[in-house]
Amino acid sequence: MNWSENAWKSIENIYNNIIEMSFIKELSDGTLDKEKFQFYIAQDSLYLEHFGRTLALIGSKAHQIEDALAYMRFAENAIVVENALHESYFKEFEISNKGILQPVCHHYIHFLRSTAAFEPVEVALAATLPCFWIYKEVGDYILNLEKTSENPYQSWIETYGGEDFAIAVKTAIEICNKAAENTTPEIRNRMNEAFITASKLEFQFWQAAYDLTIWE
Ligand SMILES: Cc1ncc(CO)c(N)n1
Ligand SMILES: Cc1ncsc1CCO
Repeated sequence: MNWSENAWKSIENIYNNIIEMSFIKELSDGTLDKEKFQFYIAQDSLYLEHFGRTLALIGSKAHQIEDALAYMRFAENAIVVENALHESYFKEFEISNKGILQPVCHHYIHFLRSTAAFEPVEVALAATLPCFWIYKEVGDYILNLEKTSENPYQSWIETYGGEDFAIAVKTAIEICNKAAENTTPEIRNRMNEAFITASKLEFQFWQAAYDLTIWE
C-alpha cells in the first residue's frame, strides 16, 4: 500500500463525518442559510490567500524542480480562486468585506504556515494534502448527489468537483507518495500526523461556518 492509500484510510472516519455534516447536506440541496455561506466564503477568502502563500513556500523548498513548479502553480491557482470569490461570490452573496480571521480559520492557517516554515518539506506536503483531496472528494460527492437544478451554491460546488481540480489533486497525491518513499520512517510518521490534523481542521472549518463561531 502506498503512503496516500494508508493516509486516506486513517482519515476515512473524518471524511465520513464531513459528508454527514449539516453544512454539506444543506449546501448540496441549496437550503444552507445565506448567513452561514457568507461566513464561509469570507473566511475561505482569507484562507486561500494564506494557503496560496504557504504553497509557494513549500514550492521553494521542494527537492525536485518539477515539484517546485507544481506547487508554485498550485499557489497561483489558489490565489486565482480567491480572486474569483471576490469577483463573483462577494457580489452575488452581498459580502462587503473579508473581516478578520476567526478562530478555526486562524488555527488552520497558522498550522499550515508554521508546518511549512519549521517542519521538513515532506511534512508540509502532507499537511496541505487534505485541502486538495478532501475538497475533491466532497465536490464529487455533492455533484453525484445533486437533487435540485436550482441550487444557489452550484457554481461553488463545480469549482471542486470535476476534471480540472482532479488533475491537480492527482499530482499533489503523487508528489506526497514520492516524498514519503524517499524519506525516513520518523518523518513518514510526522507526515501521517500532519495529514490527520489538517483533515480534522477541514471538518472544523465547515462546522465553524455552520455555527458562525467567532472570537468571544
Ligand atoms: C478550508 C479550505 N480547505 C481547502 C480548500 C480547497 O483548497 C478551501 N478552499 N478551503
Ligand atoms: C488546492 C487548491 N484549492 C484551490 S486552488 C488549489 C490548487 C489547485 O490548483
